[in-house]
Amino acid sequence: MTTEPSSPRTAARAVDLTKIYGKDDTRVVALGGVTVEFTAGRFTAIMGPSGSGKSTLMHCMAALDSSTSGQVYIGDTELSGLNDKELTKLRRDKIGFVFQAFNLIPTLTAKENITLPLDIAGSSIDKEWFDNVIATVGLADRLGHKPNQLSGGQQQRVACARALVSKPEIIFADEPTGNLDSRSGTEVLSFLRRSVREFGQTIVMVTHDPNAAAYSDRVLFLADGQIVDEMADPTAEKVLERMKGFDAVGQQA
Ligand SMILES: Nc1ncnc2c1ncn2[C@@H]1O[C@H](COP(=O)(O)OP(=O)(O)OP(=O)(O)O)[C@@H](O)[C@H]1O
Repeated sequence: MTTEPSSPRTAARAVDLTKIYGKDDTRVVALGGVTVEFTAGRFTAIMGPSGSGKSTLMHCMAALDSSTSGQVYIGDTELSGLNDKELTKLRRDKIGFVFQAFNLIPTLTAKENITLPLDIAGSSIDKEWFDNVIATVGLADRLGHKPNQLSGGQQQRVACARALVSKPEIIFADEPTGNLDSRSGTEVLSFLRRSVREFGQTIVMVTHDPNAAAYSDRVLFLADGQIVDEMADPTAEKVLERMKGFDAVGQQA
Protein backbone atom coordinates (compact mmCIF):
# COMPACT_ATOMS: atom_id res chain seq x y z
CA MET A 1 0.00 0.00 0.00
CA THR A 2 1.28 3.48 -0.79
CA THR A 3 0.47 6.46 1.35
CA GLU A 4 0.38 9.94 -0.06
CA PRO A 5 2.29 12.49 2.03
CA SER A 6 -0.17 14.95 3.57
CA SER A 7 1.58 18.03 2.22
CA PRO A 8 3.74 17.65 -0.89
CA ARG A 9 7.39 18.60 -0.46
CA THR A 10 8.93 21.38 -2.53
CA ALA A 11 12.04 20.16 -4.38
CA ALA A 12 13.06 23.62 -5.61
CA ARG A 13 11.69 27.13 -5.63
CA ALA A 14 12.47 30.65 -6.68
CA VAL A 15 11.35 33.81 -4.89
CA ASP A 16 11.21 37.09 -6.81
CA LEU A 17 14.00 35.87 -9.07
CA THR A 18 15.40 38.60 -11.30
CA LYS A 19 18.10 38.31 -13.92
CA ILE A 20 19.31 41.35 -15.80
CA TYR A 21 21.94 41.07 -18.54
CA GLY A 22 24.06 44.01 -19.65
CA LYS A 23 23.45 47.64 -18.75
CA ASP A 24 22.32 50.93 -20.27
CA ASP A 25 21.65 50.37 -24.00
CA THR A 26 22.25 46.63 -23.80
CA ARG A 27 20.21 46.07 -20.62
CA VAL A 28 17.86 43.07 -20.91
CA VAL A 29 15.52 41.96 -18.13
CA ALA A 30 15.57 38.22 -18.83
CA LEU A 31 13.63 37.39 -15.62
CA GLY A 32 11.50 40.05 -13.99
CA GLY A 33 10.76 38.76 -10.49
CA VAL A 34 9.68 35.14 -10.92
CA THR A 35 8.24 33.28 -7.95
CA VAL A 36 7.64 29.59 -8.54
CA GLU A 37 7.64 26.23 -6.73
CA PHE A 38 8.49 22.81 -8.10
CA THR A 39 6.80 20.08 -6.09
CA ALA A 40 8.78 16.91 -5.42
CA GLY A 41 7.84 13.93 -7.56
CA ARG A 42 6.21 16.04 -10.26
CA PHE A 43 7.09 16.73 -13.89
CA THR A 44 6.90 20.41 -14.91
CA ALA A 45 7.29 21.75 -18.43
CA ILE A 46 8.33 25.36 -19.11
CA MET A 47 7.12 26.87 -22.36
CA GLY A 48 7.12 30.31 -23.93
CA PRO A 49 8.29 32.19 -27.01
CA SER A 50 11.95 32.52 -27.94
CA GLY A 51 13.64 35.00 -25.61
CA SER A 52 10.96 34.72 -22.90
CA GLY A 53 13.50 33.60 -20.28
CA LYS A 54 13.06 29.82 -20.18
CA SER A 55 16.76 28.93 -20.33
CA THR A 56 17.66 31.76 -17.96
CA LEU A 57 15.14 30.49 -15.40
CA MET A 58 16.44 26.96 -15.72
CA HIS A 59 20.10 28.02 -15.51
CA CYS A 60 19.50 30.19 -12.43
CA MET A 61 17.48 27.39 -10.76
CA ALA A 62 20.19 24.84 -11.56
CA ALA A 63 23.02 26.96 -10.16
CA LEU A 64 24.61 27.26 -13.62
CA ASP A 65 24.12 31.02 -13.63
CA SER A 66 23.81 33.59 -10.85
CA SER A 67 20.74 35.76 -10.39
CA THR A 68 20.71 39.56 -10.12
CA SER A 69 18.35 39.45 -7.14
CA GLY A 70 15.88 37.12 -5.47
CA GLN A 71 16.40 33.65 -4.02
CA VAL A 72 16.67 30.14 -5.37
CA TYR A 73 16.26 27.13 -3.09
CA ILE A 74 17.17 23.54 -3.94
CA GLY A 75 15.43 21.64 -1.16
CA ASP A 76 16.09 23.83 1.89
CA THR A 77 19.39 25.20 0.60
CA GLU A 78 19.46 28.80 -0.60
CA LEU A 79 21.98 29.17 -3.41
CA SER A 80 23.19 32.73 -2.86
CA GLY A 81 24.59 31.69 0.53
CA LEU A 82 26.95 29.17 -1.06
CA ASN A 83 30.54 29.64 -2.18
CA ASP A 84 31.88 28.16 -5.46
CA LYS A 85 32.99 24.92 -3.85
CA GLU A 86 29.62 24.44 -2.18
CA LEU A 87 27.81 25.24 -5.44
CA THR A 88 29.87 22.63 -7.30
CA LYS A 89 29.02 20.06 -4.66
CA LEU A 90 25.32 20.98 -4.76
CA ARG A 91 25.23 20.68 -8.57
CA ARG A 92 26.98 17.33 -8.36
CA ASP A 93 24.93 15.82 -5.52
CA LYS A 94 21.48 17.39 -5.84
CA ILE A 95 20.95 18.27 -9.49
CA GLY A 96 20.75 16.19 -12.66
CA PHE A 97 21.08 17.75 -16.11
CA VAL A 98 19.87 16.68 -19.53
CA PHE A 99 20.80 18.97 -22.42
CA GLN A 100 19.63 19.17 -26.00
CA ALA A 101 23.12 18.16 -27.22
CA PHE A 102 23.50 14.98 -25.23
CA ASN A 103 26.92 16.03 -23.80
CA LEU A 104 28.30 12.50 -23.51
CA ILE A 105 32.05 11.80 -23.42
CA PRO A 106 32.81 10.16 -26.79
CA THR A 107 35.67 7.98 -25.56
CA LEU A 108 33.68 6.43 -22.72
CA THR A 109 31.15 3.61 -23.00
CA ALA A 110 27.48 4.13 -22.18
CA LYS A 111 28.04 2.54 -18.77
CA GLU A 112 31.09 4.70 -18.05
CA ASN A 113 29.20 7.83 -19.08
CA ILE A 114 26.31 6.93 -16.77
CA THR A 115 28.52 6.30 -13.75
CA LEU A 116 30.90 9.23 -14.44
CA PRO A 117 29.25 11.66 -11.96
CA LEU A 118 29.46 9.04 -9.20
CA ASP A 119 33.06 8.19 -10.14
CA ILE A 120 34.03 11.87 -10.01
CA ALA A 121 32.31 12.27 -6.65
CA GLY A 122 34.03 9.13 -5.38
CA SER A 123 30.60 7.73 -4.46
CA SER A 124 29.87 4.02 -4.53
CA ILE A 125 27.35 2.73 -7.04
CA ASP A 126 24.11 1.31 -5.71
CA LYS A 127 24.00 -1.77 -7.98
CA GLU A 128 20.30 -2.41 -7.51
CA TRP A 129 19.45 1.20 -8.36
CA PHE A 130 21.82 1.20 -11.35
CA ASP A 131 20.19 -1.98 -12.72
CA ASN A 132 16.76 -0.49 -12.12
CA VAL A 133 17.65 2.70 -14.03
CA ILE A 134 19.23 0.73 -16.90
CA ALA A 135 16.19 -1.54 -17.18
CA THR A 136 13.91 1.49 -17.23
CA VAL A 137 15.88 3.24 -19.97
CA GLY A 138 16.13 -0.05 -21.87
CA LEU A 139 19.89 0.10 -22.34
CA ALA A 140 20.99 -3.19 -20.79
CA ASP A 141 22.37 -4.54 -24.10
CA ARG A 142 24.08 -1.27 -25.07
CA LEU A 143 26.20 -0.57 -21.99
CA GLY A 144 29.50 -1.39 -23.70
CA HIS A 145 28.80 0.85 -26.71
CA LYS A 146 30.44 4.24 -27.26
CA PRO A 147 28.12 7.20 -27.99
CA ASN A 148 28.88 7.10 -31.75
CA GLN A 149 27.63 3.51 -31.83
CA LEU A 150 24.25 4.58 -30.43
CA SER A 151 21.26 6.29 -32.04
CA GLY A 152 20.36 9.82 -30.96
CA GLY A 153 17.51 8.51 -28.83
CA GLN A 154 19.76 5.95 -27.17
CA GLN A 155 22.40 8.63 -26.49
CA GLN A 156 19.80 10.84 -24.87
CA ARG A 157 18.59 7.89 -22.78
CA VAL A 158 22.20 7.44 -21.61
CA ALA A 159 22.21 11.12 -20.65
CA CYS A 160 18.91 10.63 -18.76
CA ALA A 161 20.30 7.59 -16.95
CA ARG A 162 23.41 9.61 -16.04
CA ALA A 163 21.17 12.33 -14.59
CA LEU A 164 19.12 9.81 -12.64
CA VAL A 165 21.78 7.51 -11.27
CA SER A 166 22.88 9.80 -8.45
CA LYS A 167 19.22 10.18 -7.28
CA PRO A 168 19.26 13.97 -7.55
CA GLU A 169 16.74 16.18 -5.80
CA ILE A 170 15.72 17.53 -9.19
CA ILE A 171 16.53 17.02 -12.87
CA PHE A 172 16.60 19.99 -15.24
CA ALA A 173 16.14 19.06 -18.90
CA ASP A 174 16.74 21.77 -21.52
CA GLU A 175 14.90 20.79 -24.72
CA PRO A 176 15.86 17.12 -24.27
CA THR A 177 14.06 16.09 -27.46
CA GLY A 178 15.18 19.09 -29.55
CA ASN A 179 17.72 17.04 -31.53
CA LEU A 180 15.66 13.86 -31.84
CA ASP A 181 13.24 12.48 -34.41
CA SER A 182 9.72 12.01 -33.08
CA ARG A 183 10.08 8.29 -32.31
CA SER A 184 13.30 8.79 -30.33
CA GLY A 185 11.76 11.83 -28.66
CA THR A 186 8.83 9.71 -27.55
CA GLU A 187 11.22 7.11 -26.09
CA VAL A 188 13.02 9.76 -24.05
CA LEU A 189 9.84 11.46 -22.86
CA SER A 190 8.29 8.11 -21.90
CA PHE A 191 11.37 7.37 -19.86
CA LEU A 192 11.31 10.75 -18.11
CA ARG A 193 7.61 10.22 -17.35
CA ARG A 194 8.31 6.74 -15.97
CA SER A 195 11.08 8.03 -13.72
CA VAL A 196 8.59 10.46 -12.20
CA ARG A 197 5.88 7.83 -11.79
CA GLU A 198 8.04 4.93 -10.61
CA PHE A 199 10.94 6.61 -8.81
CA GLY A 200 9.23 9.81 -7.65
CA GLN A 201 11.84 11.85 -9.56
CA THR A 202 11.27 15.62 -9.82
CA ILE A 203 11.78 16.96 -13.36
CA VAL A 204 11.69 20.44 -14.86
CA MET A 205 11.86 20.50 -18.66
CA VAL A 206 12.09 23.40 -21.10
CA THR A 207 10.39 22.62 -24.40
CA HIS A 208 8.87 24.30 -27.45
CA ASP A 209 6.87 21.20 -28.32
CA PRO A 210 3.25 20.83 -27.11
CA ASN A 211 3.52 17.05 -27.57
CA ALA A 212 6.52 16.96 -25.22
CA ALA A 213 4.76 19.25 -22.71
CA ALA A 214 1.83 16.80 -22.66
CA TYR A 215 4.06 14.30 -20.81
CA SER A 216 4.30 16.69 -17.86
CA ASP A 217 1.96 17.20 -14.89
CA ARG A 218 2.02 20.98 -15.17
CA VAL A 219 3.03 23.52 -17.80
CA LEU A 220 4.31 26.98 -16.89
CA PHE A 221 4.05 29.60 -19.61
CA LEU A 222 6.68 32.35 -19.64
CA ALA A 223 6.52 35.62 -21.56
CA ASP A 224 8.92 38.56 -21.24
CA GLY A 225 10.59 37.12 -18.16
CA GLN A 226 7.35 36.51 -16.23
CA ILE A 227 5.18 33.47 -15.60
CA VAL A 228 1.97 34.47 -17.33
CA ASP A 229 -0.06 31.27 -17.04
CA GLU A 230 0.03 27.65 -15.99
CA MET A 231 -1.88 24.50 -16.88
CA ALA A 232 -2.38 21.29 -14.91
CA ASP A 233 -2.68 17.89 -16.62
CA PRO A 234 -1.89 19.26 -20.07
CA THR A 235 -2.73 17.67 -23.39
CA ALA A 236 -0.96 18.65 -26.62
CA GLU A 237 -4.23 20.13 -27.95
CA LYS A 238 -4.85 22.25 -24.85
CA VAL A 239 -1.24 23.51 -24.84
CA LEU A 240 -1.41 24.37 -28.54
CA GLU A 241 -4.66 26.28 -28.02
CA ARG A 242 -3.12 28.24 -25.12
CA MET A 243 -0.02 29.05 -27.22
CA LYS A 244 -2.20 30.33 -30.07
CA GLY A 245 -3.91 32.62 -27.53
CA PHE A 246 -0.55 34.09 -26.52
CA ASP A 247 0.48 34.58 -30.16
CA ALA A 248 -2.77 36.46 -30.81
CA VAL A 249 -2.09 38.74 -27.83
CA GLY A 250 1.51 39.21 -29.00
CA GLN A 251 0.39 40.21 -32.50
CA GLN A 252 -2.09 42.76 -31.14
CA ALA A 253 0.59 44.34 -28.92
N1 LIG B 1 24.39 36.03 -21.89
C1 LIG B 1 23.46 36.91 -22.25
N2 LIG B 1 23.75 38.21 -22.41
C2 LIG B 1 22.81 39.11 -22.76
N3 LIG B 1 21.50 38.79 -22.93
C3 LIG B 1 21.15 37.51 -22.78
C4 LIG B 1 22.09 36.50 -22.42
N4 LIG B 1 21.43 35.31 -22.32
C5 LIG B 1 20.15 35.58 -22.62
N5 LIG B 1 19.96 36.89 -22.87
C6 LIG B 1 18.69 37.56 -23.20
O1 LIG B 1 17.77 37.26 -22.16
C7 LIG B 1 16.47 37.02 -22.70
C8 LIG B 1 15.99 35.63 -22.26
O2 LIG B 1 16.82 34.64 -22.91
P1 LIG B 1 16.61 33.08 -22.72
O3 LIG B 1 17.74 32.39 -23.43
O4 LIG B 1 16.40 32.77 -21.29
O5 LIG B 1 15.24 32.85 -23.51
P2 LIG B 1 14.54 31.47 -23.94
O6 LIG B 1 13.10 31.61 -23.60
O7 LIG B 1 15.27 30.32 -23.35
O8 LIG B 1 14.74 31.52 -25.52
P3 LIG B 1 14.87 30.33 -26.60
O9 LIG B 1 13.53 29.65 -26.65
O10 LIG B 1 15.15 31.08 -27.88
O11 LIG B 1 16.00 29.45 -26.17
C9 LIG B 1 16.59 37.18 -24.20
O12 LIG B 1 16.17 38.49 -24.54
C10 LIG B 1 18.06 37.02 -24.46
O13 LIG B 1 18.46 37.74 -25.60
